Amino acid sequence: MNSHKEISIIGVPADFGQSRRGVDMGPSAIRYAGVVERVEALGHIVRDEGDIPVDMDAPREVSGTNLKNLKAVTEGNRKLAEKVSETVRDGRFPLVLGGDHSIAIGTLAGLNEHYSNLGVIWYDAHTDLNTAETSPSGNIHGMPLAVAMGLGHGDLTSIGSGPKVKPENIVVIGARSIDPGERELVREKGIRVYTMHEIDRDGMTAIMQDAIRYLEERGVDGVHLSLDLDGLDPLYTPGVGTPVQGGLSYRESHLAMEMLHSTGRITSAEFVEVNPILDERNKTADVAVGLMGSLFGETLI
Ligand SMILES: NC(=[NH2+])NCCC[C@H](N)C(=O)O
Ligand SMILES: [Mn+2]
Ligand SMILES: [Mn+2]
Repeated sequence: MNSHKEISIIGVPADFGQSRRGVDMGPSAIRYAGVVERVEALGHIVRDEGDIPVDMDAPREVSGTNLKNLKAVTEGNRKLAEKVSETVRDGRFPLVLGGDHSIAIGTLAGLNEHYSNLGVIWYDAHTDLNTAETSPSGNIHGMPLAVAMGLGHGDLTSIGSGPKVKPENIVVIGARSIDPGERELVREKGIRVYTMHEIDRDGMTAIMQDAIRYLEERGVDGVHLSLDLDGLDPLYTPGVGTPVQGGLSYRESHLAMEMLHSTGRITSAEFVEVNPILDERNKTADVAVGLMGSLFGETLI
């Protein structure tokens, strides 16, 4: 077994970035599925830091805004950014457990304190590139990647300092539900998006090789993996709030994680959108933990 890491698990029990309750229980479900034991068994030193304090009683804005629960999302992300930054400063690998995908705003803000040319792999059915102007839902979990590029509401973009990720350092894998405004932004900014079309056509091996080579050519000083469990087909991960048919398979996803592991370049990760209320016997959390196993070096023999 190669290079052991000191890993900090950071739970973010937040569901304000979307409208279906239950995703705040994601961190519990993932812990219950055995994340600590699974990663420790690979020889890493794992510290469960517990959960970021999230005010679940904060009032919810049901309608009348295209940035639902902006205040609660902003507050939670400020705390998360601080925790992630501290973790990296201490030389530890942040493994963030969501929570809905809006928490990537805080994760990336925290990472930004330590990386000047961060690469991001966004494993997702969606591109999460909306702003209040383009969002069809007003759900902030559909916006974090735009926010990280410095686009969107000032309360969100001002968490941490400046833009967090350059558009040319982003790779999206598994996209199959893209809103018109997102498509425009992908084209305008030249964001590297591997949709299901390219993955079906070329196969996951070629796609991952290409994605990894692309980021290496950009000279990134770290690579963050942001994995939305809805990137996989709902057949494997039914416990998500915005499932989209025709997704990545269980095998393709393990292969992707194994290939990322073998690069030795992943410096942080987050697994988001696990909603135990929508799940079947904690299946989605189990898959998440299995993928973490592959990401951290599990092999069959
Ligand atoms: N992280 C996610 N699951 N995002 C889903 C976003 C869905 C849709 N594009 C929206 O903006 O509302
Ligand atoms: Mn998604
Ligand atoms: Mn997402």
